[in-house]
Amino acid sequence: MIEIDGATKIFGAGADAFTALDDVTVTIDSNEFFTLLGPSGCGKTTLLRVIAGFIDPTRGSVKLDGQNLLDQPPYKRPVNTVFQSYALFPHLTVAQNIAFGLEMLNRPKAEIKSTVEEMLALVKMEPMADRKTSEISGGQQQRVALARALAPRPKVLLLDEPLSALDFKLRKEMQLELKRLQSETGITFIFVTHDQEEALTMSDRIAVMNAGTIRQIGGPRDIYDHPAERFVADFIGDTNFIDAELLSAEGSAATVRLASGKEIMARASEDGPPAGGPVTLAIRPEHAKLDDPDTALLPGTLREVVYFGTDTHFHVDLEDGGSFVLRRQNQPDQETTLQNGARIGVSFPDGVGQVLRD
Ligand SMILES: Nc1ncnc2c1ncn2[C@@H]1O[C@H](COP(=O)(O)OP(=O)(O)OP(=O)(O)O)[C@@H](O)[C@H]1O
Repeated sequence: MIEIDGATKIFGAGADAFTALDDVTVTIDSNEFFTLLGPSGCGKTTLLRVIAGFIDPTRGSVKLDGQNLLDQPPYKRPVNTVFQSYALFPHLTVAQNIAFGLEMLNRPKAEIKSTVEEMLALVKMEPMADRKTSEISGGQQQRVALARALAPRPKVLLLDEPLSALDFKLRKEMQLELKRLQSETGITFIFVTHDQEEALTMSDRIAVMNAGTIRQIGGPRDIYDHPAERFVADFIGDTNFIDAELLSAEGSAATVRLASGKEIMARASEDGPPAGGPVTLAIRPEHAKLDDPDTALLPGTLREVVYFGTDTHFHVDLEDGGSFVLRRQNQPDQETTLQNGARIGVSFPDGVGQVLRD
């Protein structure tokens, strides 16, 4: 278990001081696939480098299984890193690359041999053991980099955008592969990405970061269905933002009144806004449906219908002045006969709207 408490990193000093990490507190469980997700420059790599020991935090503590990590040099920490660039030795073979870290640790020869064989099997690279890493593909290099980092059996593996150099198809394959490696080895993975889909498909939990801070931590469904604030809702997937009035909020159960005057149940976070004022409600496009404008929660006019193959997007201008994009999965026997300009309504069930913190 990794406990990071109040981690802060300020680069430079005086007028040039820049806060790359701002009071980050998070606990990552052992055997967890944990992802740091956020836009470029939000501090993801800085947090990884603090855990690895490549940089010292300005303030804060990092513990692994209760032991202070910060007083140990990087090579003594039971933590390994897979870099975006792989950083393999091109003149060494696949097997020699995997053995390298173990040799540095002075492990016995027989142990190195058996571990290398085990790692080659784990990443399915046995047939290429004797090839130089300059003579294998990018996807294969990625596997070798993983095998090399896993070989000393670290407690924690840090992965800094390891899939970004791969093409789309290979990236999809490696996403599944990484997930398999994590569950087969039982090692805690801390994975950095700015790709929301990658984060949603692979992670047990995700920390969404912005400007050096963690904005929300939760499982993929939690983060996607119940974003706590506008930044998270906007960064992950597509969202409709609807003005509403918060009538009541108790725990996570809220009641809101929409511009149409209709009332509906919604979700709110514990630290959400107080009842009685205006709030923003976030609703995912696929959580709403087209409805009779006379009874719908949000009546409006159909502006545009866009066909996407797997689904169709309906752009609706709402009567209260806002707009809404609704997404419906296509069926073979269902074609849209609605004309642009038609009067139409948008409705969504109780509980799918999320009252945002800001
Ligand atoms: N050594 C340094 N000196 C000064 N500023 C730095 C240093 N290292 C990082 N920064 C700044 O800290 C901020 C966070 O950087 P970091 O590399 O952690 O971002 P990131 O979220 O990993 O971004 P990316 O996805 O682009 O890799 C950036 O604005 C960066 O310019």
